[in-house]
Amino acid sequence: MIGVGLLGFGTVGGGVYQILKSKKDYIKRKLGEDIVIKKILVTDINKKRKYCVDKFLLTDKFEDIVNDSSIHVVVELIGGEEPSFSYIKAAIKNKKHIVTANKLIMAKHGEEIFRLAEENGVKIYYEGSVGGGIPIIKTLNESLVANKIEKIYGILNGTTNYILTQMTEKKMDFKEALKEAQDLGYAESDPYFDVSGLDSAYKISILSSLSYETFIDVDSLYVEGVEKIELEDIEIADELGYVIKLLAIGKRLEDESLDIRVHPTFVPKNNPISRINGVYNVVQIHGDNVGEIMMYGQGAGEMPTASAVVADIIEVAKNIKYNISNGLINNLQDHRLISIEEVENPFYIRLMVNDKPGVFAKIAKVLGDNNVSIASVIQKHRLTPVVPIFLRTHPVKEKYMNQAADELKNIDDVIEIKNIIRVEEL
Ligand SMILES: NC(=O)C1=CN([C@@H]2O[C@H](COP(=O)(O)OP(=O)(O)OC[C@H]3O[C@@H](n4cnc5c(N)ncnc54)[C@H](OP(=O)(O)O)[C@@H]3O)[C@@H](O)[C@H]2O)C=CC1
Ligand SMILES: N[C@@H](CC=O)C(=O)O
Ligand code: NA
Repeated sequence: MIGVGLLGFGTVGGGVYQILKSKKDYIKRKLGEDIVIKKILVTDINKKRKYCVDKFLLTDKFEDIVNDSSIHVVVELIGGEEPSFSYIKAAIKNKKHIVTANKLIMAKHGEEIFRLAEENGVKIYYEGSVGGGIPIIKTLNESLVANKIEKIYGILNGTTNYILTQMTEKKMDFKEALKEAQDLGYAESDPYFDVSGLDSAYKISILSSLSYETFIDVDSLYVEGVEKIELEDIEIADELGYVIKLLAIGKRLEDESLDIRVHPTFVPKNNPISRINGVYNVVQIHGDNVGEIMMYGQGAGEMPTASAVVADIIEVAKNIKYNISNGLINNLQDHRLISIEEVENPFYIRLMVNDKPGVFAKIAKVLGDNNVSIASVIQKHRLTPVVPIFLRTHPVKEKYMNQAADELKNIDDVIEIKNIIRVEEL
């Protein structure tokens, strides 16, 4: 019998409980062993819950789990940094294997957790932390292990993809779409992590660590969220043949430095990523042997995420007798992380300007003086003194675009730079 202690009984914890209960016999047949939830940690034992659970299983004391010798696996599904990080460390020190869906902890503290786990002879599984039900961690660790990964990128946050899809397809307001994503259980308990791009940054940091055999300092990544995206950006993107997606990108450059970033991006409509909608996530990987691989599935939500967590619990159960290393920390590689200033992309710029003769010439001069070459311009005819101008540039280094943006702000007739969005030539 494999004893499980569940930390958290919310969206994902509830799904894990339900799968382990409803598939009990099936799992026993496949594994030859029972998996039994011994205790569930919550904040409020008396709270009304989606799944009916025996009261004796619930506790609000972590000690009831960490000190229970019949618990072999601690499954952390609380989220956030603390107390989850302390609980994971304490559980490892008490020789418990860990399954978690906590990307913040794996991205920020993965190195410490892996070392501690190695010292204590336990294993760490975290498939639910990236791409929800998409088996991406296992794919990188096992199926693609003979490949040199050159690029890994995609849509890694279900909440923001849901919001952008609702804004694109239903012209829904940002706040309304976010509320729906929260009601569906996709968002983090503090949705700031989703909309700010941080959740995607944690995830691309985890995937890049695995792909490039290093630990990434997530705080040094360039991260931009979707807060500034307005319906007008989405509409003009559509007109120009693009869809706006929040992309997380991890590239290995020729000199072995890494280009890792998260930001909203114009994706051409003929790229399959542009058609990944709603809560769906996608990960595209380029490996030297395998070529291109694309994995697609629900990146958030109760059952897809619980599917990954339960698979990890079964994996721990299967491996409990064997001494399998956690892999990553054995062969760390040195990589330089390039700054966003060095990245080259075409840009889309939306400006509000006074509709007067000579304004466009001033804008073109500023851009030209800063090495930014214009690829196309749209100005919509409006019977107002202030009108929007939409520009698309040729590829240019971010530092030149930033210099140009600073100077554009100083032109009297430029009222506001509404948005600057990178166009990714994937
Ligand atoms: N929701 C999703 O779609 C996905 C979530 N994840 C990750 O899974 C994890 C869990 O997310 P989710 O299920 O959505 O979160 P929820 O907010 O739905 O659930 C959190 C659970 O943790 C319990 N909890 C919160 N704080 C404490 C504490 N201090 N001590 C003890 N228990 C506590 C809560 O107790 P109580 O019930 O009493 O309030 C609740 O049961 C997070 O790391 C998240 O990033 C990963 C992929 C997808
Ligand atoms: N809040 C996250 C949940 C899964 O990681 C998301 O929306 O993708
Ligand atoms: Na996954």
